[in-house]
Amino acid sequence: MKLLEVDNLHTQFPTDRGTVRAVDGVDLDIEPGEIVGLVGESGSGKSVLSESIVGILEEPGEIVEGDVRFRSLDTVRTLADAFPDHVVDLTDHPEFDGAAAPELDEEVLTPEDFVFVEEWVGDGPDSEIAAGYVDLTRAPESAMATIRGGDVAMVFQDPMNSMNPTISVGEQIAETVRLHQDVGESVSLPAEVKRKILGSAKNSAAWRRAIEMLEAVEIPEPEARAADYPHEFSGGMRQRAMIAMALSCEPDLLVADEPTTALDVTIQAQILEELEGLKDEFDTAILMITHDLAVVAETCDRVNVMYAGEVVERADADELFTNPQHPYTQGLIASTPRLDDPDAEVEAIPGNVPDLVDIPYACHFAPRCPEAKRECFEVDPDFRDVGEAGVEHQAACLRRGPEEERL
Ligand SMILES: Nc1ncnc2c1ncn2[C@@H]1O[C@H](COP(=O)(O)OP(=O)(O)OP(=O)(O)O)[C@@H](O)[C@H]1O
Ligand code: NI
Repeated sequence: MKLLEVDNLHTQFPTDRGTVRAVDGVDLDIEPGEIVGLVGESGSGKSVLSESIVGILEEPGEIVEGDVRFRSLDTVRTLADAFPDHVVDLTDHPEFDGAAAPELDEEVLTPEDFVFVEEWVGDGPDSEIAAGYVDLTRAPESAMATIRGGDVAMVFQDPMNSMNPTISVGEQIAETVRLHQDVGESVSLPAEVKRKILGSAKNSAAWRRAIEMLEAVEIPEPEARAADYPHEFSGGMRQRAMIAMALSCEPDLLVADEPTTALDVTIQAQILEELEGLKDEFDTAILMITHDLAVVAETCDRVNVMYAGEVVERADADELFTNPQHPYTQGLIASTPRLDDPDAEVEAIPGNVPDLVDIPYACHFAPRCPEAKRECFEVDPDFRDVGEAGVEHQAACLRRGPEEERL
C-alpha cells in the first residue's frame, strides 16, 4: 500500500505574463518508510510540487487539477473524528474503483469532503476505520495545519526561516511535540491551556522528548544546548535541530526540500547519514528534493527526475544511475562532476529550463535535446517501460521504450 499518491497534479500561478504551469500533470508515489528522490535543475517545479503536497503554496499559486492521497491511518482517523461532516464512506459506493474518488456522483461527494474511508473493522458503534485516505488537495487549511508537523513534517534549506529566533531550540521542539501529540500530561485540555500550564516546565515529558530528539540527531550536550537560541547554533547544528523538530512527532512522511544544500560537504554527508538512520528508527518515508544527483545517489531508494513541470523518468536509484534513459537524465548525469573521478569530463546541458508560461512544444525538453526530431515538438511523450524485463523503470520520451513504439 502506498503512503502517498500524487495523481495528475497541476499547480499554476496566474501572472501578468500568463499562467505559469509549475507542476503540469505529475504522478508520484511513496511507500511507507522509503526515501524517494525528486531531482531536476533549478526552476523545474520541485519546490512547487512539495509545497502543493503539504499545502503551503504561495499566492497566487493554485492546484487546478489532480489529487494527493495520503494514507496515514492515524491521520485518517483523527480527521474523520474532527471533521465528521467531510467524510465520504467509500464502502457505501461499490462503483468506487479504489483511485478516482472525484469521479463519484456529486450527490455523494461535495467539494468540502476530504476524508475517504475504504474499510472498517468491527460493527456498529465499535467500528473503526481500517483503511482510507485524506486528499490533501481538498483538505481545508485547518486540517492541513493538524497534519503538518504531525504526520507530515518538513525540512527546508534554511532552518533560520522556519525557526523562531526568540524561543530556545529545545522549547520549539517541545512545543511541536505538545501541539501534535498527547504527551501524557493533562491530555484532555485544549492545546493552548496545556501550553500555559506546562510552559517551559523543564521536567515535562515534551521537554524530555526535545532533549532525546536533539540527542538522536547528535547534538553534543543536548541538555545544555536545548536552552540555546537558534542563532547560537552553527548552520549544521541548526539543520540537525530542524530535523529533530520535524521527526519529534514520528511523522509518516518527511518532505525535505534541499535539506543540506547550504552546508559544506562533510556536514552534508553527516546529516544525510543521520536522516537515513532516523528514517529506519521511526519508519518515516522521505521525499528528498534536491538538484544534487550525488545526494540522490547517496540516499534514495527510488528517484523521480523532473523537468519543466513534468516528471520525465522514474526508477530505482541504482537502475537510474546505471541505465539512465531519458535524454534529460543522461544530460543531467553527464553534467555532474563525479566524486570518484574528478578528472572525468563534465558536459553541461546546453540551453536553459524554459519559462513555464505556455510552453509551445509537446516534449518540454525537445529544444535542448540532442536526439529530438520534429515529432518530439508535436506529440506528447507517454510514459514507457524502458528497463530490462521485470525492472520498474519508466521514461517519457518518444525515442525510448519498446522497439516497435520508438520514434
Ligand atoms: N509565487 C510564484 N509566482 C509565480 N511563479 C512562481 C512562483 N513560485 C514559483 N514560481 C515558478 O514556478 C517554477 C518552478 O519553481 P520551483 O521553485 O518549484 O523550482 P525548483 O525546481 O524548486 O528550483 P530550485 O532548484 O531552484 O529550488 C519556476 O518557473 C518559478 O518561477
Ligand atoms: Ni526549489
